[in-house]
Amino acid sequence: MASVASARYGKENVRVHKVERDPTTGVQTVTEMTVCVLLEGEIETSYTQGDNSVVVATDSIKNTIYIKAKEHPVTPPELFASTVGTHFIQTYPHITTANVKIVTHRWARMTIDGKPHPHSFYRDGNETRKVETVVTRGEGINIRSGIAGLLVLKSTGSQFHGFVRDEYTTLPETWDRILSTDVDCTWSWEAFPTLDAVKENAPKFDKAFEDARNITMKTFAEESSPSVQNVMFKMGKSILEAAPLVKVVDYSLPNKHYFEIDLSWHRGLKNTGKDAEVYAPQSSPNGLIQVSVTRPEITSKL
Ligand SMILES: O=c1[nH]c(=O)c2[nH]c(=O)[nH]c2[nH]1
Repeated sequence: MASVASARYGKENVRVHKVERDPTTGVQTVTEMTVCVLLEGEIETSYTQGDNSVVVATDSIKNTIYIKAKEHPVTPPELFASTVGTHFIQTYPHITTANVKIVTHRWARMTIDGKPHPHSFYRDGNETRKVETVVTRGEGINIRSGIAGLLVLKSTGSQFHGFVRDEYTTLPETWDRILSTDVDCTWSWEAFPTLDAVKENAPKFDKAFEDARNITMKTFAEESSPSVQNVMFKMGKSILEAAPLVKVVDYSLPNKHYFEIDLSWHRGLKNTGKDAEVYAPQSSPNGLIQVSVTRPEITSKL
């Protein structure tokens, strides 16, 4: 005997590009995203009995994403994901949860002769804005927003010393090193009861994204950090202070090592410690440091 423990299905890698045109100014704005929608509900019989009467075809799911992109704003992505997810639970009574993920790709407006160009853009990096929305009938809308692929490096202003030294340790302590990481930062919002509540709060999503991005870069640049652990905690704390509706901030930061190269074997060339100039970037292995930063429990005064 076997039974379905859990199941979800849908369409992923749905690529959507929307052009919005302002007829008065002639300025056009583009949004490009990759969408994934996975549905859950009373769909077990499609797996166990071959009963397709409970299946909304993944092709129809893809069509729905295009139609919703035509009919509704696609920004902020938190709102578009909530719009799409709410559609599925409202339209199909046997669908109880819609999981909607959106990755928004960068198209930065070109500056030509010092002026923003009305309809030309360029890809200014691999960084993406990501949103994961879970819309569940009777439970509201849970949203996680984030930044991925923001590659940063500082050539000084990072230290790592005082760590455990024992018979497994070879790493020297350092008071000055290169620090580089590929930022993956996610912030989770308090649950929204309805799509209208998401709409009312829509401006907060773009603000939180800009704040999180600026805080991440400013803290990285300005903190003379004793470790990745300490700098990422400071980033998370500042994001919680900037976004009152955010309840948890998660960071996952690879420590992309740059090794000094000892060149003293060549005519006594000095290239270590304070003389280090030429480094060997390491592709693997890398450190991986993660944290979830939350607000302290509010203790009851009763
Ligand atoms: O910031 C760091 N944290 C660590 O935990 C660690 N471990 C290590 O080898 N280098 C570093 N750097």
